[in-house]
Amino acid sequence: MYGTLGAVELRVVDHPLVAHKLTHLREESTPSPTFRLLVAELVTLLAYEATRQVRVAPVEITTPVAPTTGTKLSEKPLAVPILRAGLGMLEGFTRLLPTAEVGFVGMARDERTLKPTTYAERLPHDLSGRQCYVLDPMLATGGSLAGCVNFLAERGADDVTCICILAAPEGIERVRALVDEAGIACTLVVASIDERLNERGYIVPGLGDAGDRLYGLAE
Ligand SMILES: O=P(O)(O)OC[C@H]1O[C@H](OP(=O)(O)OP(=O)(O)O)[C@H](O)[C@@H]1O
Ligand SMILES: O=c1cc[nH]c(=O)[nH]1
Ligand SMILES: [Mg+2]
Repeated sequence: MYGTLGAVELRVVDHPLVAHKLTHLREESTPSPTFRLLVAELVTLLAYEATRQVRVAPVEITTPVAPTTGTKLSEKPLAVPILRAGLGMLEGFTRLLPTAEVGFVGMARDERTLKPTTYAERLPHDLSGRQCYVLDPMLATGGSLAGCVNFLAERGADDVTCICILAAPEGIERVRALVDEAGIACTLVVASIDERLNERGYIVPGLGDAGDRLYGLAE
């Protein structure tokens, strides 16, 4: 495990490709098929940063030329997309870590209270010792992400990395408070920290409702 228990290590990925793809993602004229492609590409770029500390171990192999010592992943990381919008990030993540296992949490926030309701959950019961990677494109009030991280901590996870495309300062603070309370190690990898939340809890300038832009307008 790495990182300090009870603290959030925040990494904002600063790369021209990330900036370019994020700009296209934000444009309201970008249609869902392109939006989906861009989310997958951005996640792969962010996951490269987010998996810097993924656990590996030495292994003896033989090349066509000679035996040598190599390095391989020493366990199966657990990806946890937060449905719906987090599902749009799964393919980009598993492309980089094809051996990752996947757990699911479905959360929808009430548009009036901004409180998240959990409507689906398929997670291993015991997460002790597992490296978990939570996927959600948006960190707004932090209610959804904090709720999900708490789910994982309750199952014994103590090494959680969250990959979000956009984060509001309010949401980062909410996650910091949860992580401090849960006493776990948490890394937060984002493409951008945006300005603020508006009165409806949307990130400004943001990109709109990620789930709607990925999958079409909500019912
Ligand atoms: O930080 P918060 O204030 O909790 O907001 C962030 C959440 O809001 C959106 O989900 P939404 O509830 O709209 O459901 P969806 O993913 O199905 O669109 C987004 O996908 C995040 O999960
Ligand atoms: O801007 C926002 C805030 C919450 N959820 C979204 O999908 N977008
Ligand atoms: Mg969501």
